[in-house]
Parts: sequence; C-alpha cells; structure tokens
Amino acid sequence: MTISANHSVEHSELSLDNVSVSFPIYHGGSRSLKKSLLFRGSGGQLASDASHRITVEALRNVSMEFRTGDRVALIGNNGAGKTTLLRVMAGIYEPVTGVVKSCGRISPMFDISLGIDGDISGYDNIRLRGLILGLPAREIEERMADIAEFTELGDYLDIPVRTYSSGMMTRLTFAVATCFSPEILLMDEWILAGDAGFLAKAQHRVEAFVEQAGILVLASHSTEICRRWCNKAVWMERGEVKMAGDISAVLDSYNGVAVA
Ligand SMILES: Nc1ncnc2c1ncn2[C@@H]1O[C@H](COP(=O)(O)OP(=O)(O)OP(=O)(O)O)[C@@H](O)[C@H]1O
Repeated sequence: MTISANHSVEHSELSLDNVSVSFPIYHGGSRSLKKSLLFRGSGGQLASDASHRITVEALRNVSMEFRTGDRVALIGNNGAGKTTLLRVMAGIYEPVTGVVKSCGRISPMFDISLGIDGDISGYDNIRLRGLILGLPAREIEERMADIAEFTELGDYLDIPVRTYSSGMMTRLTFAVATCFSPEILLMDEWILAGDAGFLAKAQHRVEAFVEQAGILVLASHSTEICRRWCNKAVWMERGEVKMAGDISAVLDSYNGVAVA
C-alpha cells in the first residue's frame, strides 16, 4: 500500500517477541580480546557459539510492543544495545532467535549514510528514497522543489554526493530522510544535534515529520530530548530490557541509578 507523506496514519504496530542478536567475533580466541571485552561493564555479554567462536550477545530475549501514538525513548549506557535494537527493528539485522513484526512503512533515520548513494546526485538520492518508500514518481517530482529548497544545496544537487562536505551531507541526509513521512520512525538523536542555524530551520520540519509518524522510537542519551519527544521509554542494560513504561517513571529510575 502506498501512503503519501501528508497522510497521517490510522494504525501502526511494531512488536518484538523474545528477540536475541549476537555478533561472532572472529579470532575471538585471543586472550587479550577476551579480557578487554570482559572488562567492558555496560556492553553486550560474551558467549560462545556452536563453533566455539566468541560472540557478543548484543540483545537477549527482548520483547516489546508499540502502537500508533507511542513515542518511545530508548535509553541506556554505551553498548547497552540501543543501536542494535533500532537496526533489528528496521530489518537491517536478522535476529538469531525471536520474531520482529511490523505494520506500517518503516523509516530508519539513525545512520547518516543509510539510504544515501555516494555515486549519484543529490536529486537522484531524493528520487531513490521516494521510490524505495513506494511513492509514485509523479508525487516525488511534485515535492522535489520544496525538498531542494530546504537543503540550500543549489547546483550541488546535480553532482555526486561523495563530493559533499560533511555539513552538506547532513543537510541532504536530513532532507532525504524527512521528505516523505513514515508510519514507523526509527531515529537516533544525531538528527536533533546538528549545527544550530540549520537545526532552528529544521525544527519545524522534524516536528511535523515526527507528528505524522504513527510510532517513534528514538535512541538518546539526553534526558531533555527524551522528555520533549517521548511518552514512553525502554531502558536497556547489557542487551536486556531493564525497565519499560511511562517516560517519567523510567527516566526517574534511570537517573536515580545514574546519580547514585
Ligand atoms: N557489528 C558488531 N560487531 C560486534 N559487536 C557489535 C557490533 N555492533 C554492536 N556490537 C556490540 O553489541 C553491543 C551493543 O551495541 P550497540 O551499538 O547496540 O549499543 P548502544 O546502546 O547503541 O551504544 P551507544 O550508546 O554507545 O551507541 C555492544 O557490546 C557492542 O560492542
């Protein structure tokens, strides 16, 4: 089904049932690697697979369920599993066990280069994004002028994006990622921490974009950002769900632990 960017979504769902993700560490038999990984307090747990390779268990038996209207903050220390969780929700990682189900178009917005092809022009990247999301070519072209204007990249939009500076890349990525609003928006806080001038201009766009999304999942280290954008939270610790529920309750517990 194709839904236009301005269409607000009636019903979206995202659920994870008993999901585990682990990464094999090649040459992981080395004692020094084992030792250094074992001393990392907050990251995934170490285990070994059937071939006796060391693996990092980035997510273990994670279950959660979200519906339209849920604005979910993913919080937790470095290495707690937040990015892995976003990636598994986006279908970038296959869970080793468990099931991820979704109803609604998913837009990942947590990796600056995700969905951007360096060898094609800015314009073609915008077109590609729209086509991947299933929008008709006519609708993409109709929105092109507005998107191009927003990037302020002018003639640069005609040349391959690998020639862009990092600031220009941010503008293009931001414009591409927010040009067609998704039903399920998976986001990292980078988008909310761009350069100040651009962010002021981008603020409205982000707000409208987030509002139109049925479900938002936002990984963030900032209590302020979480409170501002979210109504629920999931606190991850060492690949597991430590606490989930109302944003205030979870943040209070998390901050209580962080300052204790
Ligand atoms: N590609 C990978 N290969 C091996 N281990 C990985 C890989 N990606 C993540 N991990 C491990 O999985 C665990 C969870 O990492 P993840 O990036 O999901 O944490 P995070 O909560 O997003 O951390 P941060 O807040 O620092 O971004 C960590 O122990 C990490 O080292």
